[in-house]
Amino acid sequence: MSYAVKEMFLTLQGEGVHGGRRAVFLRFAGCNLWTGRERDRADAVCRFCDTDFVGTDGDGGGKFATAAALADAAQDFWGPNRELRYIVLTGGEPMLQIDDALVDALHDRGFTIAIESNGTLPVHPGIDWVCISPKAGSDVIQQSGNELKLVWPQPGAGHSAQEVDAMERWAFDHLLVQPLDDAAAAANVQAAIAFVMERPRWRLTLQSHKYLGLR
Ligand SMILES: C[S@@+](CC[C@H](N)C(=O)[O-])C[C@H]1O[C@@H](n2cnc3c(N)ncnc32)[C@H](O)[C@@H]1O
Ligand SMILES: Nc1nc2[nH]cc(C(=O)O)c2c(=O)[nH]1
Ligand code: SF4
Ligand SMILES: [Mg+2]
Repeated sequence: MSYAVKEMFLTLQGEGVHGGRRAVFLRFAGCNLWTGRERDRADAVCRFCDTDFVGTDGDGGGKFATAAALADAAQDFWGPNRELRYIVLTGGEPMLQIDDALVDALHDRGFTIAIESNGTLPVHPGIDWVCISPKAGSDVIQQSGNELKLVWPQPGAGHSAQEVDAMERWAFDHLLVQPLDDAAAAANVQAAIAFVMERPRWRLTLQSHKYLGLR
């Protein structure tokens, strides 16, 4: 199968438990919860997305005919040192495109593979670090992994207290709250802090790349 990639770049993971870690980001084109077109945003399941994932025209993006070609391109972004190679597969929704061939090709090149997924599709079992970020109104079927990263608050009704209680019974090693980045970002940070104060199992995570001027 071929792969549609919006962009690829080397940066620091800005979010979550691996925040601050050197990482290649591979951003797939396309998502199942929003078309990516502004005119569809208000009617989408996920309405707060901060990312352009439409098309294959970004830096390092393109259509890759084989898993080997895509994994070679990722390796070029990392550089020749094999030590602690780390790649984050994101999007868009990466599970629309990840397959056995890509997981194997990245592992063959020494990468530890992380994913950022909305959890509406089963995550490939070969992935080494699973981060799921649930979206209110969607059906999260991937209820296990390494970190659950809840954007808070979400527009509209958001998640109910009962839904958050249910998330606490899912099988994740780490529970994280990430403030919604929109026009009310400062108030959202306060809401996320209040959330953690009410629910001590959760920790605050910030999108540090946005403060640091990184991609
Ligand atoms: C762009 S998404 C791509 C991966 C996948 N589709 C998902 O939603 O998890 C990457 C991460 O950014 C988060 N995110 C998207 N828009 C955001 C915003 N406006 N504020 C805070 N986090 C946001 C998502 O919840 C997710 O954790
Ligand atoms: N630096 C950096 N860290 C990130 N962590 C998750 C991101 C994403 O868009 O999936 C992201 C991103 O876009 N940039
Ligand atoms: S699910 Fe992820 S990529 Fe899709 S619209 Fe929402 S935040 Fe963006
Ligand atoms: Mg991002």
